[in-house]
Amino acid sequence: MSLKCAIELGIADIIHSHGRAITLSELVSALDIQPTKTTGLFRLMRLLVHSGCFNKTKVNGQEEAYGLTAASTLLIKDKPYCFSPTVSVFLDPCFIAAFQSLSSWFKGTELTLWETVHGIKFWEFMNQNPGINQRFNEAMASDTEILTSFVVKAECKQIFEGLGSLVDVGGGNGSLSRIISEAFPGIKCTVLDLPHVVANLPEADNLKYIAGDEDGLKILKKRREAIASNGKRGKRELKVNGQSYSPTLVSVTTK
Ligand SMILES: C[S@@+](CC[C@H](N)C(=O)[O-])C[C@H]1O[C@@H](n2cnc3c(N)ncnc32)[C@H](O)[C@@H]1O
Repeated sequence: MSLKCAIELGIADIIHSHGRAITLSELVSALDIQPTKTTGLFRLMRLLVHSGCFNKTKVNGQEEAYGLTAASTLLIKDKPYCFSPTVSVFLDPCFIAAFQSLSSWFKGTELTLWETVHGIKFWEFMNQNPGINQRFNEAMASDTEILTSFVVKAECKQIFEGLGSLVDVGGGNGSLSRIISEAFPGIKCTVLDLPHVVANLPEADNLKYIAGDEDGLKILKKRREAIASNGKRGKRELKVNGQSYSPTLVSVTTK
């Protein structure tokens, strides 16, 4: 909850814009909060320093000031790698509420804790709640972008060399495939996800989206068949919603 509070207040952004470690009084003023909350802010920062989110140094010889650590650098909003969407969505009340009902889940018959608490399956809940759905997809994307950029740009690059196409099953808003499609313009990338996830996403010449559900299972089955009968790079033509995907089919899942 302290981390959620720090993200909502934008403390990492404030320290980043400040350009150097910030004192408690400077932070109170930058946050534009009541001076009566200074002690509360001091306690919040003490906890976040203790957990490694910020560090504490001395400025002007004696005054204590808070600086960024490697962890809080990932909370800065205008940086390429920002983890804030992931942290804040998983600390949203609809996720946190689930943990109040663990005992009910054990005693009940529902398969998942989510169904015990919200009465419907997780993906159906996302379908019915566009706001949290968008935040969840952005959270998945922020997490994926951090990892994928390293995979695509660094030593793992050779994994993708020589591929003609790939299908990212359950690919969310396509952050993984977008990075791959930009790094390898010769690879035809297709993202398959639920209709409410892929609706209205911008496509590119080598990046397409398929709104699917049961089709996802068909893709996986056909991919297995293609790979089983043709080796690792299946040459069998694959049709989904009347569209052909060939010749190379590789399914990449990130989570
Ligand atoms: C954990 S998320 C992973 C997202 C994505 N791989 C990424 O890294 O950003 C799982 C994804 O599976 C999708 N999904 C769940 N059930 C599905 C189904 N039956 N058919 C297609 N996609 C599905 C969800 O909408 C969600 O985007």
